[in-house]
Amino acid sequence: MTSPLVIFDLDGTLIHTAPDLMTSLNHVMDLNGLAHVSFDDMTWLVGQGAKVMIERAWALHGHPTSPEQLEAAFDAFLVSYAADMPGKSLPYPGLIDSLDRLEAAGMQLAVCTNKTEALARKLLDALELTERFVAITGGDTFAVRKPHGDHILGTIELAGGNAAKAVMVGDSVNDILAAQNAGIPTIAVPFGYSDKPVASFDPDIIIEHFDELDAALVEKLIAKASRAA
Ligand SMILES: O=C(O)COP(=O)(O)O
Ligand SMILES: [Mg+2]
Repeated sequence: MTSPLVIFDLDGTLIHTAPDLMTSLNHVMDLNGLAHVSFDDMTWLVGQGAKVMIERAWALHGHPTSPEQLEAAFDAFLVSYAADMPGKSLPYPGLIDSLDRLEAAGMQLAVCTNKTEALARKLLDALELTERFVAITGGDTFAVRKPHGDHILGTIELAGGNAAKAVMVGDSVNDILAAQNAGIPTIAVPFGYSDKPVASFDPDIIIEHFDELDAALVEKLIAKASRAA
């Protein structure tokens, strides 16, 4: 029988990465003579991958980007961000215990992020977390990415899972929409980088802390979804 699969978003869900993302983004802003972004700005900037983050940061300061400028800025960002991993980035409180509980209950774990797959793997390697996940997919792994449901369905397939026994945990509208598009239950975390309250995305449940995430909750959401199907 297929094990239940718990799929996690990365930035703002598994790992608090915004300080490092912001440092590298502001380095790129410096290179281009633009004002820095603030931590509050990051709640709107993060979630669609680094290229969109840069594009939005420039737009915030009234500077449209040409495709060439964007490519150059993206390259500079990648060099800076990859150079200092894991930097200040840390798993959210209670995460590791929660992963231990889920694994002990026979559940499998996966990552579905809009970060590039290479950056996601590098960060998870630096935090010694890679081995926990049966699949790690990024914003460039497939032809589409979150909020497209196929990013989630492709992750489930790579993990050898079954969409009827999978749940998604995320902090942004993309995560919840992607899971809704894929037809799987959603767990939202309010401690990540969303500029809108996570309740407005209509997740199946909101957890304030990873202490609340255990096999019983995952089983309950899967059972509820199967009754609704
Ligand atoms: O880095 C981003 O913009 C998105 O990353 P996430 O999908 O892991 O939140
Ligand atoms: Mg996120």
